[in-house]
Amino acid sequence: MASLANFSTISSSSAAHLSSIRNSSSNSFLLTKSSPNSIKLLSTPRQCFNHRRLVLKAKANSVIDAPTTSSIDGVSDSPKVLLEVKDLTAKIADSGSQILKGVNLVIYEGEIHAIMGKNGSGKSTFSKVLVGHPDYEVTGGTVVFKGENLLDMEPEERSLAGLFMSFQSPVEIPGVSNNDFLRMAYNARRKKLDLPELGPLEFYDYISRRLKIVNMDTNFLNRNVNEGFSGGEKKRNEILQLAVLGADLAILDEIDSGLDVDALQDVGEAVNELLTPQKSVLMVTHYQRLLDIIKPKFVHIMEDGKIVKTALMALRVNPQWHPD
Ligand SMILES: Nc1ncnc2c1ncn2[C@@H]1O[C@H](COP(=O)(O)OP(=O)(O)OP(=O)(O)O)[C@@H](O)[C@H]1O
Repeated sequence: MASLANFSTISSSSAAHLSSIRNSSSNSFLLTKSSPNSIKLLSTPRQCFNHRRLVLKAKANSVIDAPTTSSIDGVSDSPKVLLEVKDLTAKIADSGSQILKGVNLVIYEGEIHAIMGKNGSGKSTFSKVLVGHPDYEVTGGTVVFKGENLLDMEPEERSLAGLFMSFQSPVEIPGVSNNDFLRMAYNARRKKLDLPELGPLEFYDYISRRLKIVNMDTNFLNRNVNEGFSGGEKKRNEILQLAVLGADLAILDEIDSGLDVDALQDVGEAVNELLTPQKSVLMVTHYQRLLDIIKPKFVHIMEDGKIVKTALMALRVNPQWHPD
């Protein structure tokens, strides 16, 4: 795992951005503006109190004040909360073993967040609980996605609502071609949006553009989903699914694992290309190298089923362009 030292110097154009992070009494660390373009993460409260420059306190567990979504005339440019997780606890359905022990996280539209942490700290479990994986049972807390109670929704409903997850170990689906699988999934989404389904030719035109984004050969469309794919090809295929289906929140669980340098660059750039100012990403990773390509606004550290620290990273302006 990348240590917190990696985050000790983080850049920001203005300290004003930090003011959206509420003060806290526990599990906190301090951010201080040490030069016009850099912000330092100080290791101990004492260091921070001794520091004479501007000091802003950030709360671990990442509780951020909700912005006002409407102004007096009813029109507002304020970012909207996309996902709000409060005190989420969950156990493994079979064994009853408690894995998530009170996760708090708020993601606004257009934000990129990363979760890091030691093996077994609960990162993948958190991701899978968000998409409704049946291996886990939620035992407490709330999750609101786009203003709706996510925990009340079936996994398919979560997907149709705009949640996407790329799995650490993508599954193979023997006997189902990638093309058929993606067209079925894409048309299900169009149906939900009251849009006409795409026929095979129209879909081929649509997916061809997505293949280019991910830098994948058209041959992969005729192969069965992930069957015989190399580790890197499976990861690219996950991002192809994201490119085809679209998502308001893409949860990317270790998309960098098993990728060589070129594939990592392709996958990272593909994710960046798919971003719009409203779309958000929550990525789980162990490596700084992914964060150098997909630049998160916040990095959270998970320990024993909780987010225990949050660091504000360089602010990112999402690209305006989208292949649609
Ligand atoms: N379906 C399951 N059955 C049994 N144990 C599980 C299951 N899912 C998670 N666990 C256990 O829960 C703990 C957290 O696992 P999780 O995969 O969430 O960790 P992680 O932080 O993603 O780890 P890594 O960095 O190694 O991917 C681990 O001890 C793991 O063995």
